[in-house]
Amino acid sequence: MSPEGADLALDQVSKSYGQVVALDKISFDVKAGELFGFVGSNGAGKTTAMRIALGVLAADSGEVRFGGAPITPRTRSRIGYMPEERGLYPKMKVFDQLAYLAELHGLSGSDARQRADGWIDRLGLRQRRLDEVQKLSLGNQQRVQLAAALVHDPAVLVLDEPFSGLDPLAVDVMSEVLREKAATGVPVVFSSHQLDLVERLCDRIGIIRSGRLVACGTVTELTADASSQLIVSAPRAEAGWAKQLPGVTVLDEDAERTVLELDPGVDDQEVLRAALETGPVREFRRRRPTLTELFRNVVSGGRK
Ligand SMILES: Nc1ncnc2c1ncn2[C@@H]1O[C@H](COP(=O)(O)OP(=O)(O)OP(=O)(O)O)[C@@H](O)[C@H]1O
Repeated sequence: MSPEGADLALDQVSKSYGQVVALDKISFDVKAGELFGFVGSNGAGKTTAMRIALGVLAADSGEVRFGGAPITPRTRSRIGYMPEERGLYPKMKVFDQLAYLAELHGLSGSDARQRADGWIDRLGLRQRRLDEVQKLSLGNQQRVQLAAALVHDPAVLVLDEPFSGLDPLAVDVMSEVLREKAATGVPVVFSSHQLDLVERLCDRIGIIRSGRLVACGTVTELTADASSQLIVSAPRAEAGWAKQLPGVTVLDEDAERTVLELDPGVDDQEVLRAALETGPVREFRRRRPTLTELFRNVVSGGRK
């Protein structure tokens, strides 16, 4: 029985390259059936963490587990990996490449060819089936790379920036395939700088900064936690009505609405009382930051 339906976990993983600490005791898990987005600035440590998860790079300390047990060569072969430096054979034809990779993973010749063709169709590569990989556009090469990660029906998917450089249609296809794969009980983790996409697609998100995981959770959890902005509509209030409130910064103000940022510990009900003193209050609600705003806040050191 394959270990499908198992979690992938990184536990206290550290890695340095000489003086550079790339990962500093990083821990997170990707649950079976979950789509996990891994985000962070350039050089934050995403590729290093993914390469360690895959086992192509050794950690200095810590452990990677799959289904609760340390990764072995056998479980490693059940991981589908899409590296950042796309690792295809440039002169091989798309179909031959995929069938070859499937055979390398132990499939029989006919199964391998069938799988290769299945993914070629699924990823819209039928017209390119007999083209050399090096002659494909970058986006199509990426589709082949995804097919290569999937052709052996992996039990875990680890993808390094799979969306970079894709056109909107290819983004849709990639998103659908990842969702479908997760729905079969496979943990799927991918890194990306496209935060709107990550926000839309992922069940949970990990934000890494300088080799440390500084936030992890669902978008709702992360943004609720960071939600310190208020939107207030008090139509009879005079301009600047909120300026003197202690611990409150006016971010934006027009005739309709005022957007306020509250310092930690400030009671929003105090703000409501102040607003009511100006007349009727038509709208009063917390504004959740987008993932992009949260990310900026977290990586610029606003929050540990
Ligand atoms: N082979 C290496 N030798 C020395 N330093 C390295 C090596 N690989 C990575 N690093 C360093 O480790 C840190 C983490 O790099 P990593 O590639 O994991 O970041 P990343 O989050 O994937 O970045 P990006 O978003 O730019 O792809 C960086 O400071 C990088 O310069």
